[in-house]
Amino acid sequence: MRSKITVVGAGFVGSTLVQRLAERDYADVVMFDIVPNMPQGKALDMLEAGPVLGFDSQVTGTNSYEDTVGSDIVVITSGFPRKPGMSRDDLVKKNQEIVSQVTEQVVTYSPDSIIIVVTNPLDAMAQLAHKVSGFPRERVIGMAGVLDTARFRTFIAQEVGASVKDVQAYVLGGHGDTMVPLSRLCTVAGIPIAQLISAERIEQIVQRTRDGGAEIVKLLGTGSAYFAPSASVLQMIDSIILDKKMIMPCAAYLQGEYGIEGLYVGVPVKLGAKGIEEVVEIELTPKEKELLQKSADAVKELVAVMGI
Ligand SMILES: NC(=O)C1=CN([C@@H]2O[C@H](COP(=O)(O)OP(=O)(O)OC[C@H]3O[C@@H](n4cnc5c(N)ncnc54)[C@H](O)[C@@H]3O)[C@@H](O)[C@H]2O)C=CC1
Ligand SMILES: O=C([O-])CC(=O)C(=O)O
Repeated sequence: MRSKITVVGAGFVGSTLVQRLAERDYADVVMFDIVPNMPQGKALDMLEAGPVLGFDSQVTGTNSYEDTVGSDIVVITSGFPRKPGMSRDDLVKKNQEIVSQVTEQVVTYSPDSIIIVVTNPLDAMAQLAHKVSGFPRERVIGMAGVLDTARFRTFIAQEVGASVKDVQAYVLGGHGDTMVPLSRLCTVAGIPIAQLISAERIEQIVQRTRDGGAEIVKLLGTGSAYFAPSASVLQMIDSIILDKKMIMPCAAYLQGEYGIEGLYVGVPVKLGAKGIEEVVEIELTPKEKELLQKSADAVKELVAVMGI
């Protein structure tokens, strides 16, 4: 039987993700939104691309959770995006209510699913979905690190004129101003970037990466990024559905790893059919540890604001 994937929120991130998933042709996809008719319209439009692109995935749009029943994976993209001048953290109260309600429905209709949280502020919303669902940490994962790392890789590839495929990197920590791009471990075809780029330029690229979301928000004027975010969720789903066991940075509930306890923070994890199959611990320098701890402290403060 085909896998079933539900995407909650048929906005920019959600609908772009559903399109990418349909074209993968490995699962049937349900797109849920509270706006009447809109997910149905977008789903039908995507379905009608099937004969042209050659996919047989069923794409269903709905306003009823009953259609999501028995999903293997549920992606939560429902919630407000930020506007220019706002930080992701400013969304916490409004999106807490939405993510909380949605998670309750996911538990009712897809109790064995793996939840991937996308709504911002990401780490806090992942913490919330984990708490509300009561699912084990293996099955509640936040998407941020793949996106932040993709931005870092893009800028490094541009800088040295290399293929993005040759650039390896990790961005750890929370999905906010305190994120930790690990430039020490960034390589181009195995060559450390310190041998290719000046320290000053690396620092500028690190800062551009930290500001990567805001750069797009400023350019768009009305919402936030969705092409690279949806591609990033897709890579996580590929690894789960195809049991590829790829290692990538995701927000995961830490239980002592990296010296952090009881908190969602971006770290490298192995993703397979069971969800998070391993939290991978990279040996960090004292400075990197300090930055990761600072980032975790920022997430902790936001979790406290939610009162959970
Ligand atoms: N984790 C990450 O790296 C990223 C996170 N985001 C976040 O993803 C979220 C969605 O972004 P966009 O798709 O651009 O926003 P959008 O405004 O285009 O779409 C959000 C959708 O959620 C729906 N919605 C609202 N309440 C709902 C509910 N209770 N149940 C179901 N659907 C509901 C809205 O009707 C809307 O269609 C935002 O919070 C944004 O900040 C965006 C990009 C990257
Ligand atoms: O910047 C935003 O608000 C959306 C997001 O998380 C990103 O693009 O990294």
